[in-house]
Parts: sequence; structure tokens; C-alpha cells
Amino acid sequence: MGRAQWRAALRNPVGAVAAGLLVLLAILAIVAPILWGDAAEATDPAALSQGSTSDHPLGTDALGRDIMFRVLVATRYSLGLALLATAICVVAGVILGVLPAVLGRRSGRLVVAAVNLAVAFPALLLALFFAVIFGVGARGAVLAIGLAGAPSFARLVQTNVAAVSGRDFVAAARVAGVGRFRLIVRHLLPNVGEPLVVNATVLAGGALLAFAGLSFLGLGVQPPAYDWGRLLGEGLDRIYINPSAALAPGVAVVIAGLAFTLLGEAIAQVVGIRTTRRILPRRSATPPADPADGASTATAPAPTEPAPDAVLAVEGLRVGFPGAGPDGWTYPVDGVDLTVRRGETVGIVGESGSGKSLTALSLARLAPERAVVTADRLDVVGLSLAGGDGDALGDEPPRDDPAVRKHLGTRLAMVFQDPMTSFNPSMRVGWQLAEVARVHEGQGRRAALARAIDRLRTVRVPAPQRRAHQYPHEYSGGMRQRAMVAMGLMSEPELIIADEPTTALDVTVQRQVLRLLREVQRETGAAVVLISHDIAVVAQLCQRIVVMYAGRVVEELPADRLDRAAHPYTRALLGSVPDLTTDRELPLATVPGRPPDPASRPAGCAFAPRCSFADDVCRADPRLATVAPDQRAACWHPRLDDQKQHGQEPHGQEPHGRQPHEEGVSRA
Ligand SMILES: Nc1ncnc2c1ncn2[C@@H]1O[C@H](COP(=O)(O)OP(=O)(O)OP(=O)(O)O)[C@@H](O)[C@H]1O
Repeated sequence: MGRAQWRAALRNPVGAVAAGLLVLLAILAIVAPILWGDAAEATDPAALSQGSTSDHPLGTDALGRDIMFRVLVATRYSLGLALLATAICVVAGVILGVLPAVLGRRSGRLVVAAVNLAVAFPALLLALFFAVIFGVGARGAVLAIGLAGAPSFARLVQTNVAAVSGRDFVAAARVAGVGRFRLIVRHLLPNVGEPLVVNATVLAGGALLAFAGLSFLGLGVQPPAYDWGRLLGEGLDRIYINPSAALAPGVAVVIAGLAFTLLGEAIAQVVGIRTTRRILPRRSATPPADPADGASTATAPAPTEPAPDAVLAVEGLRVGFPGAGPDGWTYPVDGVDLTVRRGETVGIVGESGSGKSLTALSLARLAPERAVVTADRLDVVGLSLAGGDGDALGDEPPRDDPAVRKHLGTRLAMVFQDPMTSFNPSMRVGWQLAEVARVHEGQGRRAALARAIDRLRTVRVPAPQRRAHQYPHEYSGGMRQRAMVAMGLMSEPELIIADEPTTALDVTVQRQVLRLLREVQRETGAAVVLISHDIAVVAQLCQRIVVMYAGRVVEELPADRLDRAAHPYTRALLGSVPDLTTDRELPLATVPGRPPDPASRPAGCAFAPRCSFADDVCRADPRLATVAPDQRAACWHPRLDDQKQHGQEPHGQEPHGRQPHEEGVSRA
């Protein structure tokens, strides 16, 4: 967990209260024995087993010792023992949890089987069993509670480690000859740390309660030492004479246990283990600079109703993650406006990290669990998914409404970058396709499979009858991508969103997939949104290009006007695509600098630090404004020289004489 996540956990009211309580308990644990240690031991023969008095607010025990001081002083012992037991549990659990990943297959299975067997026993029974084995007393109880909790912690570690150890970077580390210990410490544990921290915190609360239980039963702390559990046991004997003698240690146990558990919950929310969706703070729209000041005369568009034939109308789409931004959130997508009309092909381009995929995933409501998606308008294939004005798309309807799922499932198709991970590897391709028709249209098995075969034929999968009964790994990469498109065609989609569908394919297969998308678009009349970081690929297929930078749309223009792009970033992107006339003696052109980190996006135009035309005016937020017919750019200094050459005086903007191809692009 990073510092930002701890900060975000503490900003959460529950987390803040829990952390405050824990700090208070920690202070008490340090100072109480020093300040009141003697007073807690002092016996008063004149005040045996008394109720509440002015000298002893919580009364006294059978030897006349002050209950209040004893409860306060017991904080150190109670917390210390619980934390020690938790530490034993975590260490034993982590060792048992990572062993299967680094041992040979047979020994690994043995460890897993042993852990599973131990998990089958109730933890309390196991603790009692260990307490008897290790002997009565604090040491035995610590070992008993620590070891009793270890199997379930080990299971958690095993599950998380198993998920990570299959990933490519672990394989790469193994190939590179990284030793087992280093593999665990550097590659496995840091990637499973978050759920472990959360569970260890919750576990500490549980250990506290378990400890109190064992001491209460006489198996834990032995006299003359005392913890809350023992005080509770002693107080319970006299509960009718002095209820506060039992209540006070009981309340202390509950408060401390709750503090640990709630802190664990707050951390879990931040790291997304059990996320509750929240309304994001609204972005304060920086008013555009006054055109009268001469900085720019770009015309800000009036709020408009989406075109009646729009299959996608998005306004102010934001995707936030808890992070290091000024308000505790980062916004990789920060106010995207996008409209796609029926039958249109629109390409979204931008450098890696510009927010293209998150935008696409949010449209299909597939944004990662931790993400909070808000929009002023989010109309997708005839369904309004945003409640309005910056509302979060919560878990409540329409998100979970089966009718909504069916609507989107039949009218919206997604084609992902890596078809290998998009298909269930254990299910035959034909049946996976057929599932769409069965779930959304209630078709019978045979009819659904027949349709799947027909769709595989449509996307030119050879021998579709036979191929439908094969598993995804039996397909080639290009064929899998075709099958993915076929899955989208199982119903009659109005919108197909293809997120980098050709990135994982070689150039010839890329062409086939693009051609297929074009054919599908022509035959079905569906609109296509093609996402790519390669502007040349997008220009081949699309009628309109939307350019994203740092989570926002910075330009949209017809594909056939790309040579007259107005935004310096678009021009820089175009300038970095080599063509037949590119001088092969020179290094390839690149866009200088790097996109900003979403957590520290500069005020105003995010491209300004990389732009050779930037000046003071660019410190204000540029809005997407019409710079030519069908062309909008979010730039204070749009490059309009070409329009002028073509006789299109663009909305009174001052053309600059310099060519961004010359100045916005550097040679790597
Ligand atoms: N699950 C996540 N948690 C936190 N931040 C995320 C998460 N997913 C994405 N991001 C942030 O969002 C940014 C944009 O991600 P996105 O995948 O949309 O970029 P992209 O433009 O599609 O890039 P690429 O072309 O490399 O796929 C990332 O740089 C990252 O900072």
C-alpha cells in the first residue's frame, strides 16, 4: 500500500475514527503502566468489592484494587499479546502460503492439503487444542491463537500468490534465474500485499477477542498478571454487586476489537477489496479565457442536445481512482465528450495512458472495480446510464437491472485487445458464442449453436462447423479476434467498440481484422468505435477521428481532414508516423516529453509543457471549440494555416505561421 492509499483510508470517516481510537489505545498502552501501574496494584482493605464511589469511579475488586486503573493499565498487555499472536499468525500464514508456489509440485500439493485440512477445523477449537498443548499461560495462549489463525491466513496468501505466480513477470523472473527467496520477497509478496494488510488488521481485532476469551476461561494470562480477559472473568463473578467491574474490561475489548476491524474495512475500501462506489467531487470547470483578451477566439460550444440518431452521447465522462490527487482521487479520464451517430466509424487515438481504454470500458460499464465513473450524460445505444449532472454510476439500478444488462448485451458489442484472455479457455468457442443468444434471447441450445456457427462463417472463420467445437487455444490469434467479432454479432449490435483489436496481431492479420470490421459495419449498419494508439490504423477505417490527451478529447475531425489538424498534439502524432517520403537517413520523429501523470496534471492545457506554441494563455483550460466545419479542437493556438490556404477562414482565429510538423516534433 502506498502512502496515498493510507492517506485516502484515513480521510474516510470510518478509517479516521478507527485510526484515532488506535492512536489513543497506543498512547494508553505506553503511558498507563507508567502513570497508574502502582495505583492499579494498590490494595485498599477498607474498600473491598465496592461499587462506584468518588475514589473509585468503576469500583474495586475483591482485594480493594481500583478497577478503572486496572483496565487502563491492562491495555498494554492486552494489545501487546494480541499483536504478538497476530504477528505469529501472519508470519506462519505467509510461509505456508508461499511455499506451494516455490516448492516442487508434489511438496506444494502436500502443503496445500495440510492447510486445507487445518482450515476445516473451527479456529476456536484449534486455539483450545493448541492452548492445551502449549500449556496454560500467556505464552501458550499467544502461540495457540497465532497458530490457530495461520491456516486461514495461509489459504488467503495461497490464493493470491497463485493468481500472481501465473503472470508473465514471475515467469520472466524465473527465466532470469531469480532465486526462490528473492522471487517471494521481490515479486510475489509485494503484489499480494494489499489484501494481506487488510486481513492482518482485521485479524488483530479477532486475536484480541480470542485472547480475552482464553483469559476469561482461565487458559490465558495467569495471576498476578492481568489483561482485559482476566479482568472480565473476575468482574463477571461479581456482576450483580458491581456491574462496571465486568462492563469496563468488556467495553475495552469491544472498542479495541472494533478499532482494528474498522481500520481494516477502511483500508479495504481504499485498496478496492470491498469497494463501495462514491460520488466524486465535481470538476470545477475553469472558465475559458475571455476571447476579447486576444488570446484566442475559439468559440465555446453551447450545451447541445445529442443528435437524434446518436448511438452514443457522452458528456463530462470522468473516471476516478483513489489516489494522490489534490482531493484524494486521480482522474485518468477527466471530462470526455463524445458523440457517435448511427452507422458512423469513429477512431479514438492517443498515446498510451491517455485514457482511451478506460473511456471504452466505462461506456460498456466494465470499468475496474475501484474506478468511480461519473458523467453529465451517458447515453449508450438508447439507454441513459447517468442520472445526470456528474452522478456516479452506482451499483443501484439501472446498473444492476437485468433489463439494462440485456439491452446493452444485445445492442453493444466489445472487441478486446487480447482475444486469448477474453475467451474462457475451458469452453468451446461455439458454445461461448451461443451463450449470448441463450442468455439474452432465451434461445434453445441447438438454435443458439446454429447461430454461432453462422456468425463464425460471417467473419470468415474456415470450417465453422468444426471450429465451433474447438477451444480458444486451438485458434490462431487472428481467428480468435474474428471469433470475438462474431460474438459481438450474435445479436444485432448498434455499436461495436473495438479496443486495440489489432495490437496483438501481425501486420497482415491486422489488415484482415480491420477489413472485417469495415465489412461488418457496412453489412449491419452498426456504428464502430475503434480505439488505437496508431493514428495510421485508425485513419484507414474511420470517418471521424477523436484525439485524446491526458484524459480529455483535444481534437475531433473528419479523417479526410487529418492533414489539416488544428491541435499541435494531433499534428505531432501525425508527424511521428513514418510514410514513404520519410527520410530514412534521419531518426524517427517523436513527440517530445511525456504525458503528465493523472495525479499531477498541470492546470490549463495539459499539452502545454510539450508544446512549442504554449504561452501564458495556455494556463487556462481550453474547451473543445469549433475551429472549422466538423472540426473541434481544445487549443488556445489552433494551427489553422492550412485552412487559410484552403480558403476557409476559421472563426476569426489568428493563424500562426509556423508548422507544428517542424516545431512540435523532435527527432529521436
Ligand atoms: N485499475 C486502475 N487503477 C488505477 N489507475 C488506472 C487503472 N487503470 C488505468 N489506470 C490509469 O488510467 C490511465 C489510462 O489508462 P488507459 O488504459 O485508459 O490508457 P490507454 O490510453 O488505453 O493506454 P494504452 O494505449 O496503453 O492501452 C493509466 O495510465 C493509469 O494511470
